[in-house]
Amino acid sequence: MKAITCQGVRFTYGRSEVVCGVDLEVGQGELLALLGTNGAGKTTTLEVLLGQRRPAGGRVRLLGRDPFAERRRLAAEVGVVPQESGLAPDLTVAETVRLWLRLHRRDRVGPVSAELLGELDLEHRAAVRVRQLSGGERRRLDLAVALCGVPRLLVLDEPSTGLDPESRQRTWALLRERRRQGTTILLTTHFFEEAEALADRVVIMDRGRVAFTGTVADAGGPGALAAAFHRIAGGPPLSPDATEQSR
Ligand SMILES: Nc1ncnc2c1ncn2[C@@H]1O[C@H](COP(=O)(O)OP(=O)(O)OP(=O)(O)O)[C@@H](O)[C@H]1O
Repeated sequence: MKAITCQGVRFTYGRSEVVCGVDLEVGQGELLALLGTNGAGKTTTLEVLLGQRRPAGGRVRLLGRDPFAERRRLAAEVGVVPQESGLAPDLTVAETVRLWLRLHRRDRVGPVSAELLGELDLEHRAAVRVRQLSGGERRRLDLAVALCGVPRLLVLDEPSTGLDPESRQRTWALLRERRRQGTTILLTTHFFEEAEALADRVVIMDRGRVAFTGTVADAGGPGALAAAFHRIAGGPPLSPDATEQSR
């Protein structure tokens, strides 16, 4: 069973179709990076596959389940970093993590909270309120919250946006470690080097469609992803044959 399957998924805001027949598969334990220009449909695709939006067409399976019908059941197994952080501004960092651990019915809340804050380099900010955090610190707290439920699958919408280079490296190390332990990860990013550093496979979306699926090597190797992206997202979509061959 694949961790994620999307077949012919479509989504429409009003009359405008922004996800136009997307096919996407993420294998168990795989890390897939989803790239695309602003407005390509990445966030909407993630929202559909998380069951937050009902698709206008197509089929979605998350860990073998229909995410729209079984969203609550999947919540414990899927850790999510949304594009916009929605954490309570008046809770402290430590209170936020402990609250989410309790919501997931975790035991050893104190020690696990300390571990997570350590992993995300937030222990020195434990007593600070969310609204007083910097953008990068808030992003790291979003990731800590996504990890509160022992997820089999992580769905991360631009998880490293706002992080300084050192925090980005630490976050990459954390994601690599989680992947090594068997967690499946789907993330969106605008950073080519992030996709090159982390991803088993890359999907490039262009105007609501999948324009490329393949490994970094298929896209020309490390350092060549940016050029491939601009060729694909800047010009006409690749032919279906080219996409198929790169799978
Ligand atoms: N709530 C909404 N109502 C109407 N249109 C929307 C809404 N949310 C997104 N859109 C439109 O849907 C299209 C796809 O947006 P989406 O946020 O999925 O793209 P994206 O690839 O994630 O972009 P970005 O890289 O900027 O985050 C865009 O044209 C956007 O303007």
